[in-house]
Amino acid sequence: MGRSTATSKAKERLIKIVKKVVKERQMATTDTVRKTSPANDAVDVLLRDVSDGGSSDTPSQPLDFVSGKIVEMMIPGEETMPTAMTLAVKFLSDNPVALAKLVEENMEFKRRKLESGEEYNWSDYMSLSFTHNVINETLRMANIINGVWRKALKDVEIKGYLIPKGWCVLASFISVHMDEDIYENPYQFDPWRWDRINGSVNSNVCFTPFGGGQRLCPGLELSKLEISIFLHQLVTRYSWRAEEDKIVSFPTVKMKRRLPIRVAPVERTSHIPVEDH
Ligand code: HEM
Repeated sequence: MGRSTATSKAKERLIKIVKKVVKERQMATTDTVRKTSPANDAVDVLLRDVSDGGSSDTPSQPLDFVSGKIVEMMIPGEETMPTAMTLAVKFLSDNPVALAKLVEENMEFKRRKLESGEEYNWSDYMSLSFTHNVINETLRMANIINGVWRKALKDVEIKGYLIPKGWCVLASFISVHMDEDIYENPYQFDPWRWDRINGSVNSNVCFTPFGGGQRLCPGLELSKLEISIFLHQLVTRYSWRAEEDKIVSFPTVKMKRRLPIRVAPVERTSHIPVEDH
């Protein structure tokens, strides 16, 4: 069986499973309850939208519409997210000073939350500046999507270069993320660089792990939030030891041995000292 046939069969099976879940959810609640109670997840939001009707693109087959949207959200995140998390663990395992700083920031934050009894919220997440630096640096070095192809539908001239109609162009993110004219010591995992850069890098052009323009990844914020939740739980509750492994960057980025790690729960009670950087 060809790879594309196997892939489309797998997708069909996935759609079937998702449809069943969406249908059960649809049957479990009435439209009125759905409209008045808070949405718990994307399925709730989509079901509420289709039951609201009204808009010009209201689908004639709501179940297919909602299931299709859920599958579209599952597939692009299915490989990218585990890869981003694995590489974050790899870079942190190799950089104990960065790891210690990350632990300190997250432990301090957890302690404050436990003391106040408040729940975690968006502004807490936004305040974790070193965690954001770690995520940016991971995405810069990981180059999970190393570039995107575009086809010229007509002759296009950019900065004096002609791209003839029908030609394809590779916008190579990895070339930009590893350009030493933009990033000093680009092969070094240095989360602190994002404090130094502080707006001096044009992030629309020089930092594009999620692409840009009309096709900008809609999972951008969700991805960063998921990575930060993963890192928060990992570093505040566990310690780990990673085995030797190698990053393979072609054709897609992955760890040769899937980065085996040994994880142990920890009871962290005090600050971990962080060296000056
Ligand atoms: C670290 C994780 C991720 C990375 C690095 C990433 C990267 C990208 C990039 C570079 C593109 C643009 C492709 C292009 O221009 O041709 C893209 C598109 C897309 N991404 Fe992500 N993505 C990530 C996670 C996710 C997640 C979690 C979701 C869904 C929840 C998602 C949904 C999508 C969708 C639907 C598109 C297509 C958008 C369109 O064509 O208009 N991505 N992603």
